[in-house]
Amino acid sequence: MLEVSGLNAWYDESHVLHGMEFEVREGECVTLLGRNGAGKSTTLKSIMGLMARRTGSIRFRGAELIAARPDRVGRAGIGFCPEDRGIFAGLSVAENLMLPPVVAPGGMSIADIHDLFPNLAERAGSPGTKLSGGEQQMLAIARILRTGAKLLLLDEPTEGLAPVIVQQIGRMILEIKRRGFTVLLVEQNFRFASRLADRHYLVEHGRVVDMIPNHELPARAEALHRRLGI
Ligand SMILES: Nc1ncnc2c1ncn2[C@@H]1O[C@H](COP(=O)(O)OP(=O)(O)OP(=O)(O)O)[C@@H](O)[C@H]1O
Repeated sequence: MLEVSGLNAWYDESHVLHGMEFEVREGECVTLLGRNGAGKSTTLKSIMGLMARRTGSIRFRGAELIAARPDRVGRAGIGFCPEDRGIFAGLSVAENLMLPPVVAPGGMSIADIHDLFPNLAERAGSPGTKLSGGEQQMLAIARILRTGAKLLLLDEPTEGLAPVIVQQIGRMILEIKRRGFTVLLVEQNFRFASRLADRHYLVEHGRVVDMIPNHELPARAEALHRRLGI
């Protein structure tokens, strides 16, 4: 579904991605694991067309997106949930939900979304900023399920959240996957990632250095912990 190869990206003169290579197949949940600053968020931003300078290839369902602007990437069917969650403070939960344009048929209805995220139904009239961190994260994910995007890029959805909320988010991501969405997840929470993902790519210094199928994770956990510095 998504094939990234030879991906390089720069912030001005600073070269941060050095030939990223990985793929995500339809229906999979795949993680990018790595230390702070390894280049995981920059990889998602590059896919979304948000890095001004990038080279290489990003193919999505056969179409080349390396030079595509964010609106075209969105219309191709890729939804992005950034690390800061991007909830609009002045808008209610319901308004935030309706904000991203529908890009393709097959997105979830508001009724389905409320079914999956009951908290959001209860808080439909509340302003975005009155939500807890966990509710904001759920809203940020819910918002892209409506659009018809089929590949979801989630940047550290568990960051700063209490363990019980992390578990809830995990159950939701599994349900989303069960409903046919494909997920590319950036995570530092190794244990969380292992409950959801089919495969993991280890990112170091702007490149993929290893691919670990989830079933091999227990045997390799110790070495991975060392490499991730956790
Ligand atoms: N806006 C920016 N301008 C300049 N350099 C940046 C910017 N954002 C990130 N960087 C640098 O790019 C490199 C990769 O950062 P990136 O955010 O992609 O890492 P990451 O693996 O997602 O880690 P983190 O979990 O800290 O976000 C780091 O060296 C970082 O300092």
